[in-house]
Amino acid sequence: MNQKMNFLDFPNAVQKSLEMVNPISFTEIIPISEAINRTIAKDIVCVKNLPAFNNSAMDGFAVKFSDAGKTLNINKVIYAGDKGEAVKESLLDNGCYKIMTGAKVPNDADTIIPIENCFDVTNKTVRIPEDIKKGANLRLKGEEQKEGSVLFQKGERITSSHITLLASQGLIMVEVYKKITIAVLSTGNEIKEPWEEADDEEIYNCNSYALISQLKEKGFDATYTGVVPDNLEESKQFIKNLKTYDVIITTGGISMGDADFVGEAFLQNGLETSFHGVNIKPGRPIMMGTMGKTSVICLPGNPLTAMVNIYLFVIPMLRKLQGDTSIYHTFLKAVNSSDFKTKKGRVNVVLGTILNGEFKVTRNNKYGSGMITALYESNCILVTNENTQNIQSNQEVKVIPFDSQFDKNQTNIFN
Ligand SMILES: Nc1nc2c(c(=O)[nH]1)N[C@H]1C(S)=C(S)[C@@H](COP(=O)(O)OP(=O)(O)OC[C@H]3O[C@@H](n4cnc5c(N)ncnc54)[C@H](O)[C@@H]3O)O[C@H]1N2
Ligand code: MOO
Repeated sequence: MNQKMNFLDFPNAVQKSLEMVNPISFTEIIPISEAINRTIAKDIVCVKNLPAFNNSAMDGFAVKFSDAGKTLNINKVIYAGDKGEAVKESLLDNGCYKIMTGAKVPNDADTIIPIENCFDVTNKTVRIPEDIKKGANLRLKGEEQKEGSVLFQKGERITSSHITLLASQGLIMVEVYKKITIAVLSTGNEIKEPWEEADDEEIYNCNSYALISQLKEKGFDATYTGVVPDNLEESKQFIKNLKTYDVIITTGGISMGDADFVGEAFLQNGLETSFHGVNIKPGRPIMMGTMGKTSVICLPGNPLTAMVNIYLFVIPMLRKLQGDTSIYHTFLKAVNSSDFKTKKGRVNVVLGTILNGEFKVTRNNKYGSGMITALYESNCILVTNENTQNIQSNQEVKVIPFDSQFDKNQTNIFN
């Protein structure tokens, strides 16, 4: 596109990018065994108290607290799963139950003493220690969750903890939002697929594989649709066929070069541009907009640029679209280990590693956005504000790990 770009400042671009997308409303009901990383579409209400009955947390003896220090007759042995008559109250004076972990505790016992804390244990009698605590080791019905309470809310991403809770409720199916559909494509005459022959002047398409695998890491499925040559007509036709997708993500062909046709091809397909150009390093030529119901995200061709920006910029948008309520990046605090410079006047995305509270910048922050290994050497980003020109050693910094949490509230991530 041969026109002058107006660079939007990064916070504004983030706001616009999030305003561009609306949460999906279609849902489906799937087995909990397949629900990991999906977004829940309905609040889940507790239907079975946790625990469902008073039960013992230890193998030992269920006693009345008032019998501390006494030798008691063992009335019966109660096992986990016993019910009815087997767990009915039946204590006489100086009586107790022998009980196993997880077994129902009859209502006439109020305290459990682990077997190893008791004395003179025989098949018939046991001596209870004097110093016991009322209610010890007794798990009370509903103490963790009561029927009717909300266990978790719509818009949460399902983790193994959610699945544990669902199964504990006897729920084997769960309603989730349908997965949004994402098309990924690359552009450029110089691009060859990794399985093709490439001359010295040609390069292998790593962007599409990079983006699709990062999307997968973040719980999204994307379809690879191919490489579009640097040709307006062919780009237009290619894009026309992608209008059924919720999102199209492209890399390359978005800057100011004579062969940068991507923006024009989308415009000629009815794109309404939200912005083109962001005051961020790297990622200045980023373009976003909507084409009918499809959100269009055009990232620059440099692999490092595409990868950091899909994480910083695009994943929050996709989470919003997917119905997630936690969409904003969160940071960890760390101590910076050595001085480095950043470019004043732009928001800088700096690669580094965070380990045990220490941040180490990658390659002294001297790497190009066409580099690939700098990304591999890093496990996090640090984002500066436009006024920052250096980050000092021992300075406390905010760092966003590549696998960081997302939150409902927007927080200030800038350094
Ligand atoms: N006059 C200006 N020139 C450039 C500007 C500018 O503002 N004014 N911006 C520069 C910046 S910043 C970036 S970033 C790049 C982005 O340009 P494009 O989005 O048009 O990307 P391309 O030129 O197509 O490619 C850039 C680079 O990346 C390689 N590439 C592209 N696709 C892939 C792929 N699928 N896998 C691996 N590598 C890929 C491509 O070969 C180029 O080396 O523009 C600057 N120029
Ligand atoms: O903004 Mo471009 O991504 O650096 O090189």
